[in-house]
Amino acid sequence: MSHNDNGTLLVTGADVLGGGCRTDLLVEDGVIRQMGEGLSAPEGAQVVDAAGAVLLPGFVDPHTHLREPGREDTETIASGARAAAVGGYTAVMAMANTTPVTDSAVAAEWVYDKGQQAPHVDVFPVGAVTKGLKGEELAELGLMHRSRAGVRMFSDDGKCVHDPLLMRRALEYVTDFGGVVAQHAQDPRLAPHTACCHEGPYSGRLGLPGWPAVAEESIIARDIMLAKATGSRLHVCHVSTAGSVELIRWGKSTGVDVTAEATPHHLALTVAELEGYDSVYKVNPPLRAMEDVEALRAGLADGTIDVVGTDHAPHGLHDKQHDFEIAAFGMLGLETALSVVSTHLVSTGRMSWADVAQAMSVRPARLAGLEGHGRPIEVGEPANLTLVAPAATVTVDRDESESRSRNNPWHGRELTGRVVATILRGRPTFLHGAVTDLASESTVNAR
Ligand SMILES: NC(=O)N[C@@H](CC(=O)O)C(=O)O
Ligand SMILES: [Zn+2]
Ligand SMILES: [Zn+2]
Repeated sequence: MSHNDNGTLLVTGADVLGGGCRTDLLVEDGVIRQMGEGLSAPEGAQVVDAAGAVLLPGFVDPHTHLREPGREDTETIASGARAAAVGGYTAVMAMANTTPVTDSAVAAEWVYDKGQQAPHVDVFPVGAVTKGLKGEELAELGLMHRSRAGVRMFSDDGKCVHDPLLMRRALEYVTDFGGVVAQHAQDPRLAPHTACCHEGPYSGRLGLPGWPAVAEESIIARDIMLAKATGSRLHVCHVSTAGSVELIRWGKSTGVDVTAEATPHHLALTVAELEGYDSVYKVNPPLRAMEDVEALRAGLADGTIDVVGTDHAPHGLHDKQHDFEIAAFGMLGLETALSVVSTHLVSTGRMSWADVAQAMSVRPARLAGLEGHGRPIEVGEPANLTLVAPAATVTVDRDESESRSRNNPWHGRELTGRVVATILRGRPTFLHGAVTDLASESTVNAR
């Protein structure tokens, strides 16, 4: 590999979307300039050998928690950006449940500007739906949209927008500028904050407060009706039950503009993990039964579930190392998402790499209104790319992480398929097993 002095990159022998055809790509000024066999490297070009690797559009995470401002001890925008690069991401949507909450134009611009200084991934703020996530009055939705941050995705994630009138108003409001409301579907009466275990045989036997499926499903059903009544776009975060998948399938079949997301952990892990009371498995919504996991896999494979969102939720040891019932909700996800999807959906033949490109790049970019990401791999397109080694196995080690937190539920597990390189506008952000040293001033978030 030669040094990247002139911003020119040659990727050789890549299998685009796993279709089986090998091609070289020449990238200049962040844009794919040539594709074909046997391209030669111009003087001074950096060469990335992609033999054996599948080339995908750079991943877009519609659901990341970066904890800055407020909890920089657990993650910063910069550390989360590095973790994103390891995971093959070129853009992430930063959830609004920070301290202070991203509920104003000033706060959104602050996150956006900080994101610009993080060279490893493009960071875009999600705006809160309600002030302070309190669920009482709408946040500055229009001002956040018209700000430099150009917010188009709004969510009170961590909390459910429970008041149906507020939800209706939010849906109506964002429609004017093509925005979307992303709901954390949890009825706070049916599943209060103490609820922490999928309600069923396990919650009874383990003696943990139950979080019933209907607390999610009743909100999704209501929100689909509201989206229908308002003609607005609804996105459902971290869908976790078979019944929710059915509701979304029905909503789509009646023409409602609803999209849905599944997390890697809900696609792979079940409530049985709670047997040992290890708080690393405490997450909202909770890990469910195998039939729910199966329904999510089927839903993702048939497009009912549109996107994979990591819900990367870093927490410090002091927030996690408690009895299960009082530990914080959430688990890491950025660095391992592709490997989990590869192991449970690609290796098993349920999804192709082209399907993965849709679920992890194309559709999340469309959902978030990002035009420079999730693009086809073609001449003239921005070079936001991810290289995956489909057969490589990885044993996850929580201490080998760019995240500031260690709440990694995949620790010690062997997964098949891994990201080997991530390229953001022609510059490798992750290569040869390491995050690249990049000067911060040379990036500009490109929506
Ligand atoms: N998923 C979680 O369990 N926790 C998230 C909030 C959320 O996504 O609801 C967090 O911010 O920690
Ligand atoms: Zn949530
Ligand atoms: Zn979340």
